[in-house]
Amino acid sequence: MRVPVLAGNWKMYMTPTESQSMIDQLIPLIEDLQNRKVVLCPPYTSLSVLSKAIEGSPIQLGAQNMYPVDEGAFTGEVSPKMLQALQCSYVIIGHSERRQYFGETDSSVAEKTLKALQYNLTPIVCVGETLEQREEKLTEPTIEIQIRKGLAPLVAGQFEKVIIAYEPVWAIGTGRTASPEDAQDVCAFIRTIVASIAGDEAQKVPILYGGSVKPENIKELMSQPDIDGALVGGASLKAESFARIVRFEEQ
Ligand SMILES: O=C(CO)COP(=O)(O)O
Repeated sequence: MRVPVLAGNWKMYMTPTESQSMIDQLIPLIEDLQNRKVVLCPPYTSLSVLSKAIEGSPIQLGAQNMYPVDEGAFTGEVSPKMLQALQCSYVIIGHSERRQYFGETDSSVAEKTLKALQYNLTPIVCVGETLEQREEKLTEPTIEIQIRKGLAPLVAGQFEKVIIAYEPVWAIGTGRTASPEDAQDVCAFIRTIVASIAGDEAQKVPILYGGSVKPENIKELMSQPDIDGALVGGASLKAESFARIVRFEEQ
């Protein structure tokens, strides 16, 4: 009932020319696939190139961040209206790198999530614990606070339009993946929290796992009942490895 979502977060990689070349290689490798949502989130500077390149393909476009105001004197920022005009249908909100390096908080996540929905952008709301929090057995309370505060302004009917990505900070870019069982446990916990806020809508919310996802581990992750997809960093930069992830192909 929940269609698998495979989203690539390109972070601060790929020039427009490199983006064009990657997408030209990727489309033929995945265009026959049914029953998948495939999303690419390039840097802002590649959105224009990709918005043309994905036309007629099954790939959808997302941004990595946005500023929650329609327009205005906010030097260096990009608004949801601008993303919408570039065919974006998704936007990553509150990635741990945004929280760590750019001061994003649960309240900025809440504001951005609400604004994204007003522009028909599907927010991919990121949550996850640090290594210290995990070692102190604070994974669940940390994530519960991130979700309750991040989704605080939403009302009935809006929750099912949100995607949540569980990205343990210690697993990002480190080659250390949470075991499928650990990832499942946290994703099931996330669904319980969402259900306590949003009732039955929680069953419709895709919950993705992110953190060192690669072709070698995607199949086992996807076999877990509460993992509905993946948010992929490094392995989404190469057409071949991302195509294998999208296809759940280990080899
Ligand atoms: O942060 C991530 C995706 O948003 C995960 O990055 P890696 O897949 O490179 O670990």
